[in-house]
This record gives sequence, C-alpha cells and structure tokens, in this order.
Amino acid sequence: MREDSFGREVSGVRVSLTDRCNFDCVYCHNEGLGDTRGPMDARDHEMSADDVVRFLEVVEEYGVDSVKFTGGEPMLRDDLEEIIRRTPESMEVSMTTNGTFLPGRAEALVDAGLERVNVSQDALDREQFKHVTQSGAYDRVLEGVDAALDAGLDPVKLNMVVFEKTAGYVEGMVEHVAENSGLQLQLIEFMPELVGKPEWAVDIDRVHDWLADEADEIEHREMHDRKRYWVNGGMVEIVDPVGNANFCANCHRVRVTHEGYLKGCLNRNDDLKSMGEMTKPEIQEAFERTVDERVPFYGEYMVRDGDGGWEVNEKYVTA
Ligand SMILES: Nc1nc2c(ncn2[C@@H]2O[C@H](COP(=O)(O)OP(=O)(O)OP(=O)(O)O)[C@@H](O)[C@H]2O)c(=O)[nH]1
Ligand SMILES: C[S@@+](CC[C@H](N)C(=O)[O-])C[C@H]1O[C@@H](n2cnc3c(N)ncnc32)[C@H](O)[C@@H]1O
Ligand code: SF4
Ligand code: SF4
Repeated sequence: MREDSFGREVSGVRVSLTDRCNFDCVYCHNEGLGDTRGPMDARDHEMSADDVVRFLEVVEEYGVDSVKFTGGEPMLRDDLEEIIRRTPESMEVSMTTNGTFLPGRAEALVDAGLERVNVSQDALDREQFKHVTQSGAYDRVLEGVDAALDAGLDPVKLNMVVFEKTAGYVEGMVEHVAENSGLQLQLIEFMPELVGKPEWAVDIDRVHDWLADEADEIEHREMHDRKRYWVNGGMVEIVDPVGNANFCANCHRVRVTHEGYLKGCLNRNDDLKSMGEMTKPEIQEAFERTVDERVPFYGEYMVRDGDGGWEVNEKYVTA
C-alpha cells in the first residue's frame, strides 16, 4: 500500500460520481465540491464508467481494497450498476445515498455487486426532514431504507449530521436503530469548513458523554479512531473529524471528484490533481503525487488559533 509522509497507508478510495443532487440539504459540503443545485441531467464533464473503472484498476495495484461511491447523489447515474459490476473483484463496494432512488433499484445494485449502503436520514420527523433537506421525500427515504434491507444489504447505516437543527433527534434515532435489526447509526459531526455557519455546530463531546452513559459496550474502530457505542442492541458510531484529535491521523482515504481530479482530503480543494486523459500511467503518477502530498487536515493543515477556533498552519500558507 502507498503510504503518505505521515505514515498513513491509503486503503480506500471515495469516488464522487456526480455533483448533481435532487436534494438541497442546508448543511451539504457535497464532498468539498460546492453547491448541488443545478440541472439534474447527465453532464459531459462527469467521469465516464470507463474512466472510473480504469482508475479503480490502477489503485487496486496499490492495494486499495475498498471503494465508496458518493456524490452529489450517486444514484442519479444511470450507469451505476455497470460501474459496480465492473469494479475489481478484490474491492469492497459501498455507496452513500439519500435513499430516494433505492425503491425499485436496490436489488439490481446488489446483483451488480453492491455490498453496503449508507442512507442519509437526519430526523424521524417529516417536518424537520423537509426543513433540513429542502425536499418532501421523507416517506420515499424510509421506503428506500426498507428496499435496501429487503435486497439483503445488512447493515444499512443511517447517516445523521448532528448540528443545531437535528441535535434534538439524536435520542430518537438511537432508539430507532436499537428497535430495527439491520440498521446502524452514524452520527456525523457537522463540518462547517465548506459551508460556513460555524454557529450551527454543537459540542460532539456531549453526544459522546450521553452515549457512554447509555451504552452496554464501547468499541474503537481503527479507521479514523472512531468510537462505536452499543445501546440496547443497536450500534451507534460517531464520525467526529473536528473534535477527535486522532481522526485525521487515522485517515486512509483518497477522494476523486466527479470530474476526475484526485483529492487528498475532503476539506481541501487546493490539492486537486488531474488524472490527465486518464491513461493508466497518468493515473498512477497523479495517485502517487496525491498520496505523497497528503497531510492530516485537523491538527496539521489547520491548527488551533488563540481563541479555540482553527486557522491554516503557516507552513501551508507559504507553500
Ligand atoms: N472529514 C471527514 N469526514 C468524513 C470522512 N469520512 C466520512 N466523513 C463524514 O461522514 C460522512 C458520511 O460518510 P460515509 O461515506 O457515508 O460513510 P463512512 O464514514 O465512510 O463510513 P463507512 O461506510 O463505514 O466506510 C461524509 O460525507 C463526511 O461528512 C473523512 O475521511 N473525513
Ligand atoms: C455529500 S453526501 C453525498 C451522498 C448522498 N447524497 C447522501 O446525502 O448521502 C455524503 C454525506 O455527507 C454528509 N454531509 C454533508 N454535508 C456535511 C457537513 N457539512 N458536515 C458533515 N457531514 C456532512 C451527508 O449527511 C451525507 O451523509
Ligand atoms: S442529499 Fe447528499 S449530496 Fe444531496 S444535498 Fe443532501 S447531503 Fe448533499
Ligand atoms: S485528513 Fe481529516 S478531514 Fe481530511 S479527509 Fe482525512 S479525516 Fe477527513
């Protein structure tokens, strides 16, 4: 596996298949790519299925053994099944989706080779869901989760961004996954970097403390040093890039934008590397440079300022 200069091996890639989306979530970082609003039609600048597959074949040679398809909304791609079918056998294939297109399509994705799915669901309340996602698709998302379970995807992880507008729903979501086998919960710390709105952030340590009181068992996942709490039989994982000093130190992922640029960190857009015309040697060269130049974001690229906030580390400003 290729290792960066901070000793972090790259074992996974996250491929954004499109920046289009049928939702307009108020918190959306769109994997660092800006606004999701705009036309829904397929666009010329998106990587083709051939481009995606060629990239995956190259990084497989570096020992990358998992791929996550994301977006925007990856299920807006009509050729998603083809891409999954052509993904190298050695890779675990997962997807993160808003769930609206899973009904009627989940089985075909599983037949193509999809092994896991994460569905974003920020509340168990229709009105709040509408407010956060700016869509009226609440029932459709619940149907999507059922469709994923019916298609044999187990577990289905529900992604919930914890911020001012959803914090009150955490307890209900924890109960929900405990009561429904096959579901797990990922509580994602709101990252304001690409969205602005630092005032929406809530103290994720309070959520950790509450879960620690409720939990029957607590585990650590090596990936990102994430904590997992087992509450009444339900699993709750906290994704806390901002608050967890070891999160970035255990980051083993490289990202690819829908336009085919490599990206060493979700929160940065100043390190994009083109894969050229996407020949295998060009992809290899860009991948190696991306890995070599990766740095942990929180704690290295960004450091604490005197007021408890974050500022760019001076050495990267001059670079
Ligand atoms: N800053 C940062 N945030 C991440 C990272 N991985 C996940 N997240 C946050 O968590 C969100 C949901 O991630 P997912 O892709 O659904 O799932 P996952 O966290 O990769 O978890 P697995 O399915 O277990 O691989 C992302 O869109 C980010 O907001 C990461 O490497 N860095
Ligand atoms: C960008 S979306 C792309 C995939 C798909 N459209 C979805 O919503 O699941 C991937 C994940 O990022 C999370 N996310 C978006 N903006 C975020 C932010 N500012 N902070 C933390 N997580 C965020 C979403 O909740 C979602 O789970
Ligand atoms: S569904 Fe996903 S990509 Fe679309 S706006 Fe919401 S978080 Fe962003
Ligand atoms: S370095 Fe940190 S912020 Fe960047 S992608 Fe990795 S875990 Fe996320």
